[in-house]
Amino acid sequence: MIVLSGTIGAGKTSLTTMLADHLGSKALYESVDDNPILPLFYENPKRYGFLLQNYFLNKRLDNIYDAQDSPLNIIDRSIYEDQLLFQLNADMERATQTEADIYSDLLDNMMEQVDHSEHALQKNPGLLIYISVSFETMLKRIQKRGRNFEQIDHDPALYDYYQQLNQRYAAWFDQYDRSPKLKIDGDQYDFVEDPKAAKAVLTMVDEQLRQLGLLV
Ligand SMILES: Nc1ncnc2c1ncn2[C@@H]1O[C@H](COP(=O)(O)OP(=O)(O)OP(=O)(O)O)[C@@H](O)[C@H]1O
Repeated sequence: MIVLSGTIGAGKTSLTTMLADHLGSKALYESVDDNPILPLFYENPKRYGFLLQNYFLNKRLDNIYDAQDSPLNIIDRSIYEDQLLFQLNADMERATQTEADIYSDLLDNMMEQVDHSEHALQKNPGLLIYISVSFETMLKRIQKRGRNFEQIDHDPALYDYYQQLNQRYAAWFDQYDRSPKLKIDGDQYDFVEDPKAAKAVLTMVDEQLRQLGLLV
């Protein structure tokens, strides 16, 4: 499987759709509109953060199971980023460190279960694609998409949260070593609006997949 990663509004969902169309594989999404906890979390992170992480953990494991039947299936967000998001919440006192530690232990345990389960499911992706965007681009995209609960106008404290999140992503990607990885500059390649940029990105991914022997 191929997994996408990147901050809020980076374009993971769009690139997942484009890649699945291009490769003729299955796209697995984490639907935001059907998530009953997300608006509650934005309203009251302290109360709902831990519940939200458990909800995501469950969904992301489902996606990993569903993606097993082809190495070219694509998941629109990696399971590993949740830890980064939750630790940020703990550091900003939007969750407790105990909650973040319990979550990390649970994640490790569950990933081990996946690894050692009867059919030895593949837990790590064949390729992780990271879309990097500047803080300015991130803010513009969040605004353009217009999900009410994500707007800074709705909650000014989100500015700081988003800024720290954007900074942490770069460091997270640098230390990520569970699979081969590819970084796409989402500021340079606006693959949603610009067909030439979209083509360039697909070519980059194809090349990487060929090098990895995932595409012939
Ligand atoms: N582990 C998490 N902890 C807290 N919030 C999360 C977590 N994972 C996702 N979210 C929230 O869920 C929403 C959707 O996030 P996600 O980045 O997966 O999709 P997206 O914003 O649509 O990204 P893209 O535009 O790249 O497709 C965002 O509001 C994000 O803050």
